[in-house]
Order: sequence, then structure tokens, then C-alpha cells
Amino acid sequence: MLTSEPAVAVTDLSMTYRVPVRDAGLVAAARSLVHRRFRDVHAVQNLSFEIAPGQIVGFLGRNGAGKTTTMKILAGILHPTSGRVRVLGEVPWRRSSPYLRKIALIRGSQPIGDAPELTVLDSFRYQQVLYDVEEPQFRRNLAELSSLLDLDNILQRQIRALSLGERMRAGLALALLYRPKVLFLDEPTIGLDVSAARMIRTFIAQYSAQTGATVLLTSHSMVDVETLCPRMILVDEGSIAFDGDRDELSSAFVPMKLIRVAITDDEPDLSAYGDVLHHSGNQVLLRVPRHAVPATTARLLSHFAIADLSVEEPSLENVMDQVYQGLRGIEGAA
Ligand SMILES: Nc1ncnc2c1ncn2[C@@H]1O[C@H](COP(=O)(O)OP(=O)(O)OP(=O)(O)O)[C@@H](O)[C@H]1O
Repeated sequence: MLTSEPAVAVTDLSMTYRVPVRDAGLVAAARSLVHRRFRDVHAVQNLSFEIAPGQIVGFLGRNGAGKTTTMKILAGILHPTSGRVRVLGEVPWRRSSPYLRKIALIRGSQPIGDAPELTVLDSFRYQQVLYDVEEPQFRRNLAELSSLLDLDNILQRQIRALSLGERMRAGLALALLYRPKVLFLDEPTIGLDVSAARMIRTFIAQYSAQTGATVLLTSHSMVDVETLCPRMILVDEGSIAFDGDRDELSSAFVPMKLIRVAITDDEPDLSAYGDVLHHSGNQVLLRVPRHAVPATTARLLSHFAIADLSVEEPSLENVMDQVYQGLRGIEGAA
């Protein structure tokens, strides 16, 4: 239950695209000029969730699950087929000027606008005019963003000449120049090398902590999700399949845990205690059913001289893999 007014409130949101279909071949192409056929794609179906101010939430799902469509609706780019959305109390698709000054949608696949001949600094100046940022605030924000995102060397360069990582840093800074209170980040680290991705993650966390900004983030990078998002909303085929924290996700979808144990005796045989995933000298990694963890650790402790023992959740990557496999299974069975 959220205590304050939510920053984002989505109720029964649905979005259906109407897409033209036609058979392959020239004859079918000619026929489609006269008889156009369409098919409905239900990209988002009765989605409901709320996000409290200042929360960073991971918005996860398989390819085509409806994440980008939802982000575009929240950012006011798309008008949904039905449903109610309020972001900071406003209806996004009305695109009121005060609303657009309070939010930013940043897409890793297209991090920066459509004037590639401008220099980065010119783009900042243009953004200043568009969003009415006063000069002292502009200078302050630019200095801060430049130092956090290491922009000094690229300010005088044309956008067309920037690498993907440089574009992403410039695009983020540009979007945050007017200090939006809600960020919609769609794959912000896609295609970035490990240190560029880390810089972006650190920056997002700092920005949210400093300004109290609310963040909804999609990413297929589990490092992004693990480091940034205490809460995860999982969508599948346009609907919510899970909403909670990482441990809840693991226990909802993955019935196993790992026990890593170091035994003083050499080469112990622990196959009677669980699935032995790895065995090296006196170190063993066991996979056991979640509910059997307390009994198994008790048995290990009473039967062996234990040098070290820890109980671990499977990695988030592993959990998501199993979640997606499970969702595919449900789909296949339907
Ligand atoms: N402009 C469009 N016209 C028609 N169908 C679309 C359009 N945009 C998206 N879709 C369809 O809507 C569904 C959801 O797409 P969406 O891009 O929202 O998914 P996603 O979860 O962001 O996927 P990904 O992880 O691959 O980016 C898909 O079936 C997609 O093909």
C-alpha cells in the first residue's frame, strides 16, 4: 500500500495496434491495394500498477511484452485504446507543456534527438530554450551533468560524430537539463561497454537520490535491474505477471536455492543432499528445493565438519531465464 499520492498510477490500461496484413508475393501485394486486411495486436492489456514518488522500478518482460508501448503512453507519445493513467496527477497524452517539463523518456536505441549536425553544446542551448531553463540554472545543471557524465570533451563535437556511448551520455544529460521529476528509461545501457554502462547506472541512481525523481526502467541487462531496481514489475503479453522484489520473484518462480559448502573432509559425496552442481576438492555447490534448505543445512552441519556454508539465491539472470521459460511453457500449453 502506498502512503503518499503515487507519482505514476495506471489503471486497466490497454493498447491495441491495428496492423495491415497481406500474403507474400506480387499478386497478394496488388490485391492488398484493393482489399486491405487488418489484424489487432494487443500490446498492452488491462495493466494496473502504481509507483510511489522516488521509487526506481524495473519494468521487465520478454521481447514484445508491451514495455515500450507502455512507456510511450506514460510519456504522452501514444494515446491508449482504453484505461486511466495519471503521472504526477496529469494525463500524459494531453501533452500539456507543464507535464512535458516534468518528465523525460530516454531510449537507449535513440538516445539523442534529430539534429545530428548540431554540437552537443548547441543542443543543450536549444533544450534550454525549449524548456525555458533560466541561465543560472542552465549553467549549474550543465556543469553538474558534465562532471557526472564526463561530457567536457564532447561538448564542442557534432552529434553525428559521437559514438553510441557518447550519444547516450549526451542524451541523458540533455533530457535531465530541465530536472524532470519522472524518468522513463527504455534500455538505457543497450549496446554500451561495461564501464559506460556502469557510469550510466551510477548516474541514474545519483540523479534519483539527489532529486527524488521517480524512475521506471526497462532493461534486458540483469546488472541494471539488480543494481538499480528494488522493485520489479514483470509484464507478459501486455499483462502483469509479477510485481514485487527480487527475493519474492525468486521464490515465486524458482523453487530451488543453492547451498555452497566447504567441508573439512576431502572429497565428500553430497549427492544424497541435493543436486551437486559443482564439486572441487572440499568445496561443493548443491541445488536443493527451497523448502528443504533448513533441514538440509541442519543435516550437513550434524554429519560433517563444516569449514564454511552459505545459502544463495540463484542469479537474477538464472531466475529470469527460468521465469521466461515458464511463461513460454504456459503459452505453449494454452
Ligand atoms: N507501431 C506498432 N504497430 C504495430 N504493432 C506494434 C507497434 N509497436 C509495437 N507493436 C507490437 O506490440 C507488441 C508490444 O511491443 P513493445 O515494443 O511494446 O514490446 P517490448 O516489451 O518493448 O519489446 P522489446 O523488449 O523487444 O523492446 C509487439 O507484439 C509489437 O510487435
